Amino acid sequence: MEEKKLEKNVIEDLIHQAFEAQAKAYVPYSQFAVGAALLARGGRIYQGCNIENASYTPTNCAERTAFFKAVSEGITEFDAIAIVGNKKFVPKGEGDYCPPCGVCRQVMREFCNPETFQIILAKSETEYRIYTLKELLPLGFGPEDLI
Ligand SMILES: O=c1ccn([C@H]2C[C@H](O)[C@@H](CO)O2)c(=O)[nH]1
Ligand SMILES: [Zn+2]
Repeated sequence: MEEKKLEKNVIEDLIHQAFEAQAKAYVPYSQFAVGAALLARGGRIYQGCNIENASYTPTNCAERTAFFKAVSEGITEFDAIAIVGNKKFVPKGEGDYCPPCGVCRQVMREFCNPETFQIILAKSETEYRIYTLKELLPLGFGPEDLI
């Protein structure tokens, strides 16, 4: 299993692309706009935004949008994801960190190594925190447990 520390320019590119995706969030009900940028093994980046629905429950999170875009193109190995999120109209730089919901953590668990997958939560392109999937989903249930 490939394991290497993310370079600063890669982290900042992911955060930049997460903000770019956030601008496309479809959030007429919550006004809470989320953007994600998912780094696939080999370097390709998949962007995703949250997409809400008048019936509420069909809403898809930004993280899962990014994962499902990649997986639907046959890409199933990933190294990192950057996530940004805040209420619309909050002045830039004043948002808080946006941790992924439980459902998205479980989707990450399906495709990512909990020990090495890096989850970058960002407030701005220079203000961020990095966690492993294992830190955010300890004792998770994954594909290997289904025996
Ligand atoms: O990590 C998160 C948390 C929330 N949301 C979305 C779902 C919904 O559209 C809105 C409010 O929960 O934010 C995400 O996309 N990702
Ligand atoms: Zn989610």
